[in-house]
Amino acid sequence: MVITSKKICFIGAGSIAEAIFKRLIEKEIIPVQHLSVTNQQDNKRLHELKKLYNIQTSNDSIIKNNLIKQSDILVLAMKPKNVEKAFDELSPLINEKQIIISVVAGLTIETIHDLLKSNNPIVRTMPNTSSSIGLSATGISFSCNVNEQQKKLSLEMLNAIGITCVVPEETLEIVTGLSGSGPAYFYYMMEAMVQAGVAGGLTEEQAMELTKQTILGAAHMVQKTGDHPAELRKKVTSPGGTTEKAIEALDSHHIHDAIQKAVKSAATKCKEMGETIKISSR
Ligand SMILES: NC(=O)C1=CN([C@@H]2O[C@H](COP(=O)(O)OP(=O)(O)OC[C@H]3O[C@@H](n4cnc5c(N)ncnc54)[C@H](O)[C@@H]3O)[C@@H](O)[C@H]2O)C=CC1
Ligand SMILES: O=C(O)[C@@H]1CCC=N1
Repeated sequence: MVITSKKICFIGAGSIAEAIFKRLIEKEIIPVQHLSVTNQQDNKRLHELKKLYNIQTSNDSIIKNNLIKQSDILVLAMKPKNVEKAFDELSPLINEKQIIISVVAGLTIETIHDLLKSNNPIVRTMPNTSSSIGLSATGISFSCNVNEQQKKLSLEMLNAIGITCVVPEETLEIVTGLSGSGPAYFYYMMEAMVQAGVAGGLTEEQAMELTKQTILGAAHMVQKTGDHPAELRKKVTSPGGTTEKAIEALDSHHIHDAIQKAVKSAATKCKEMGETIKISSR
């Protein structure tokens, strides 16, 4: 059994759903005729996606229900606040053979089973938007009833969007803070670096090119040398030189702590979002 023979339906048609299926289509992991996407009611968005990717989409309830029923894998990709309504609609349509892959931040395997009133195999994941170019860092936990074949299938799909890391479910919140939200921290830093470059007299384009290559080079250095970032940082930091001054400025603003706080705050928020779904479903 291979992933190419399976039908996949994305429930939710936002940024992360598109990032994932874009890659699956481009890499021909899933034939487009096996891919469908639904959302709550935004037909304009579905038309846009159909035009771009030629996938099956519909908000007509009969067609939508059939797409869901006929799929082997359902990818849950709605916001946490929309989970309960979505699951009310989904619950009567699913059968226990379908693999449910959730990307919803904070939504636990237990809550999925409770809300769907089913014992489907669940793959709880936390990808990031770099999925669209095959560079996601995806955390994964399996419910205990996911069998080896189902694990293989879901990993085949998720390995196509980047690297995967199977982790205990209770660590998926910190994964969310680290690598789920993580791309935004680097974009944030890039925005600040570009602004500093422009303030110093570079054109926006020059500042952007230099910033982009710097971050790309740094990531590749960590990957290719295998050296710890602290070691690589030391090599940039000539004693009494410019980098030392820069790091002093970062330290004086407690940026190291701030980054740790950012990751932890995201993880805490993730947990809270999950708890909210759990509480209101009682
Ligand atoms: N954006 C990101 O970088 C990442 C997001 N996630 C998770 O993915 C989920 C979606 O996030 P985004 O794509 O950013 O949100 P988004 O707001 O771009 O998309 C959400 C989609 O869900 C649909 N939706 C809402 N109610 C629905 C319902 N009742 N039934 C079916 N579809 C419904 C909306 O129409 C929309 O297409 C969230 O739970 C988030 O935690 C996970 C990893 C990364
Ligand atoms: O901001 C969010 O809630 C989602 C989850 C991880 C990345 N984006």
